[in-house]
Amino acid sequence: MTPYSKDFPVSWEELHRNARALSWRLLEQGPWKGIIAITRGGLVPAAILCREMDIRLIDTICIVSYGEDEKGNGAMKQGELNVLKGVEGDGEGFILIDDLVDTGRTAAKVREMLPKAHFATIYAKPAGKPLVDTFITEVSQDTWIRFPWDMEYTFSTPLADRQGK
Ligand SMILES: O=P(O)(O)OC[C@H]1O[C@H](OP(=O)(O)OP(=O)(O)O)[C@H](O)[C@@H]1O
Ligand SMILES: Nc1nc2[nH]cnc2c(=O)[nH]1
Ligand SMILES: [Mg+2]
Repeated sequence: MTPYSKDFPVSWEELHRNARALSWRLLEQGPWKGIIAITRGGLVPAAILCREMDIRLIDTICIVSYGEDEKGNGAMKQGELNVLKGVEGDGEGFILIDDLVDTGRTAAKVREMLPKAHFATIYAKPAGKPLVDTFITEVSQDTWIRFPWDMEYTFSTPLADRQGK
């Protein structure tokens, strides 16, 4: 059974605004040597941060954890963490960026790999929040965040029709 009962769709505009807010917060805490994006979710936030903060050194940690749940409705279920690519060093002076922290399992893994990096996310849920150094928006643990790259414009059924009126 999925632990997610709420849906939180995020538009490109909202994502961009939040990523810029995160850039402001991180700029105050610099200087930074570079940025490490946790793929794939960290890639778009990383692109926005790099542009705003004038960072040119960009690397990736490639890690896979969630797969489609059995209902096939776009909500996901976490499996084994699989690190496809790491980075050298302990992360000192680098920002580690991901789109969100949920259970904190991905965060715990990357923190173990790069203990001195500054871990930043746009969104944080309560279980993962203690593992993040800087984040912008908190959402409840039972919320599934839908990023703009996972959505498309489609017809929306009027609320009255949804209630069967
Ligand atoms: O805190 P956790 O419970 O570990 O979940 C957070 C991770 O889950 C998502 O990535 P996912 O593994 O789905 O892959 P993706 O970034 O390639 O979409 C998200 O981008 C985070 O990296
Ligand atoms: N898109 C998305 N991926 C996740 N991975 C873990 N939690 C979430 C979430 O709420 N939304
Ligand atoms: Mg991810």
